[in-house]
Amino acid sequence: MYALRRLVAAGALGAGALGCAVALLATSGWLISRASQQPPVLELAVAVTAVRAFGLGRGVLRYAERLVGHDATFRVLASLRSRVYARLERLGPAGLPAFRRGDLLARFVSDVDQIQDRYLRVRLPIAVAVVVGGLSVLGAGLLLPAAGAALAVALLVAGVVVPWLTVRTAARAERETVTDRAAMTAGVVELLQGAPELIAHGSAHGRLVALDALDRRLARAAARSAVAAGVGAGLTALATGGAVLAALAAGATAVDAGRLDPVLLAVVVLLPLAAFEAVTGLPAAAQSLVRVRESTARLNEVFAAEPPVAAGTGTPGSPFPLVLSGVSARWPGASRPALSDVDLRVEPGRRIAVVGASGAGKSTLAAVLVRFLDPSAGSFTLAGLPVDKLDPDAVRRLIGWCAQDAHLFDTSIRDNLRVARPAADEPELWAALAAARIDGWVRSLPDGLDTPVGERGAQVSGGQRQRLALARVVLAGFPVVVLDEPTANLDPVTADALARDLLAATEGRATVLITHRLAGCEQADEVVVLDAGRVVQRGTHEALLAVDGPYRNWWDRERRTDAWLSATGAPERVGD
Ligand SMILES: Nc1ncnc2c1ncn2[C@@H]1O[C@H](COP(=O)(O)OP(=O)(O)OP(=O)(O)O)[C@@H](O)[C@H]1O
Repeated sequence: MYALRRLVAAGALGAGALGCAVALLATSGWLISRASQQPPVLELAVAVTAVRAFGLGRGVLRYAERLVGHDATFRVLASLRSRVYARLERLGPAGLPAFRRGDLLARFVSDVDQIQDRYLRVRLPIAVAVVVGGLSVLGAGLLLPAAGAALAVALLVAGVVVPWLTVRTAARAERETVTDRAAMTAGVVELLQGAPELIAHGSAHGRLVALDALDRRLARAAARSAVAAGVGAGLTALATGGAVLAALAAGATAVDAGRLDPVLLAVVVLLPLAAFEAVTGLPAAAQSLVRVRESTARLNEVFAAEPPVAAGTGTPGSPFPLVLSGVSARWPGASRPALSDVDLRVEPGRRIAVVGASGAGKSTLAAVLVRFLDPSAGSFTLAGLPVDKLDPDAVRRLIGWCAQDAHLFDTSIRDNLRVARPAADEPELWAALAAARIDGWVRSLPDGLDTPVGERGAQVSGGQRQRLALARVVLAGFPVVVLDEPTANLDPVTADALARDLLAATEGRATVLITHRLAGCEQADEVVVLDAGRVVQRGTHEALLAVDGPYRNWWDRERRTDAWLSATGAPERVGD
């Protein structure tokens, strides 16, 4: 509402600025003509003052219009960007694969930016053109009806017919520009992210050639748009000339016939010149409108995408007991569920290990627990409340998640830890690092907590990255912690050391440790074995080892592999 009021004010200021320009030219015309008759100077004084006032008013009002119009537009953009971000947050991560990463970036940045044209280049110029054009026609018509009619026709041609023609010619090019630009961003982001693999496989050249072709198509579309804009500008200039000539002819005839004071002839002729300033921007406005529509449609696709989790408003005080009962879950677009009929009960301090081969559904279970994905069947309750009635963010404040490939931000260790708790003080940071058993390493660094970790943690090892992520989870103090394969991609020695420390660090909290390595499961209160999305075994480590089944077979195999690895002296080998 506030922004709307400001936009209306900007429109009024713009109309005032242009009105001053029209009045300036008309008054100057009258002044020059009248002065040539050498009347007493006093008779010209009012016109001289008016010329000064209109000259100053034009500049001041134009400045105010830009200020108010941009302020209102940027407020609209800021709120739109927040809404897009909030929507993306609700879609992520399960709903985001429907869009390419770079394409999302283009929607979030360029498409939102494009919307500013809707106000600054489309709505405001049209409103100003209607007001100032209308008043100019009225003024010219009052002086000489024929000149008013000629001006009206010429303004309609320049303000309606020419923009329509421009859009007809350039609409395809404008639409292509928006979609190709988004494709370009997506391609460049993908190229940069996958650069090491592409270069190693010698495939970078092909990608570059494809991007080059896209770039040339973009340049061709831009050229077609520019041609249409140029033709539009030319036609507008032609209409201006036509209006001036028509006003001159009608004015001269009227002066001859004694129907028009000769002094006013200059006003009648000069008025169209100034009035056309109101419509010169309209062909460009029409072109912008096509781009704005295309960007609006792309943003609407984001708003229309179905969020993968239901959002209620409830905020539970405690997650306990956390109960999954007969839960199945299916990823968007997948033909079959990744999780079927799973039961789980998490009580305070209870530690559960979920194990299974690759693709068994372990990460899907983690996604359900942290509400990235809703169950397609069964029930999931926290303290007896169904989660779909709860605010997903409130649930995530109770259930923490440490991902398989934890993300570290390109900043210092301190700032990475404070993502979990911005107000954490120094002793709390060190306590979290000590719990994750990485305090010694951080102390040994010359810059300690201020050491940068690099983009995506590129300047630290995989094990150090996982430990820093663990420290972050510890610092956040979640009552329930889901550790999703924190030892994946680590060699067995590092993985086992981390697995032991993980459960020690989260002592006292309810912990769900998802892992494909069984070392460390001895410390769990319950081990759940998943296979093809179903629970095939559950019990304590000792109870499961005591029976012939997948868990014992797996345990034996893992011990044999570890023995072979240490016998062959290959402790650095990446875990299975
Ligand atoms: N984001 C996703 N979108 C669509 N399908 C997915 C997604 N994540 C997992 N799946 C599918 O769900 C099934 C279970 O995968 P999940 O990642 O849960 O297994 P996992 O046991 O964690 O495997 P891994 O140990 O390899 O991580 C697989 O068939 C997989 O293709």
